[in-house]
Amino acid sequence: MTVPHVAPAPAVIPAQTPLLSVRDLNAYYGQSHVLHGINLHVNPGEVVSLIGRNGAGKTTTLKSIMGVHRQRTGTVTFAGQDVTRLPSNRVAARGLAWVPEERAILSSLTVRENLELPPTRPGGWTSERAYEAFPVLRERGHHPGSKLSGGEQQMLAIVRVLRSAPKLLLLDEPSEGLAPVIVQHIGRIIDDLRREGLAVLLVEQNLKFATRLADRHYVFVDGEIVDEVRREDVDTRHADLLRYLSV
Ligand SMILES: Nc1ncnc2c1ncn2[C@@H]1O[C@H](COP(=O)(O)OP(=O)(O)OP(=O)(O)O)[C@@H](O)[C@H]1O
Repeated sequence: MTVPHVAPAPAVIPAQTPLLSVRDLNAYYGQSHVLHGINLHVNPGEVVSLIGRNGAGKTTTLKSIMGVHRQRTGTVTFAGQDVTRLPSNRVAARGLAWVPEERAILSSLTVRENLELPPTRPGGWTSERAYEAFPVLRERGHHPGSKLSGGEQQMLAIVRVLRSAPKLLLLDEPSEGLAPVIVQHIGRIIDDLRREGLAVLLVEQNLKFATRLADRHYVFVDGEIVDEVRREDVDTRHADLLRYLSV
């Protein structure tokens, strides 16, 4: 007897669980209410940008996610766990790494000391990997952080946090004030990191840089997200994006 061929039941594809989820985030500086109900998410391995004019609330959003800015309400969920109430060092220990706009490096220590100070975790970047990615850091190994160019400081700030093998990297205006060739180099490193599965949440005013890298863009205006643009729609929405950023 021949057994009739029965097509296998279609696999149930579960909806992707975001790596980071921010729900109804409101933030304040004293009496000033600066974020108004921010909702956003980042999927595993995704590069997402926050774009908008100066003062729109992008940096405050990153600080609120990290738990550095505490005057806020709402929920931050990371890797399935509510991290809203955790102090920032414990948020970081869960796998979130933040490179602030002011590039937190230790200016009195040398490049090598800056690199070697943060403990490495399994899978985190070694100094050797950092030097391979940014050879100039090897050349500047004995220079104090204060003597580095803006681009070198940005490179150092990024590789320092990669020692902890984060799952999500928060970058605040990594291209700001840097020469185009350095911006391109940093862009290539972010591409490499994405290929290895690292998710990135990027604050940018440089639209060219942001649209080259990011899979999705959230547009901030006056403390609210007013639009979301996917990579495949960037060309048709380009004029809108420029308008959002123009002053
Ligand atoms: N320490 C602070 N005290 C009071 N108000 C602040 C403080 N930091 C930011 N703000 C205000 O909060 C609002 C959001 O600022 P935020 O820095 O988050 O914006 P942004 O989009 O990141 O802009 P930028 O690119 O200029 O950093 C702005 O109105 C800003 O003036």
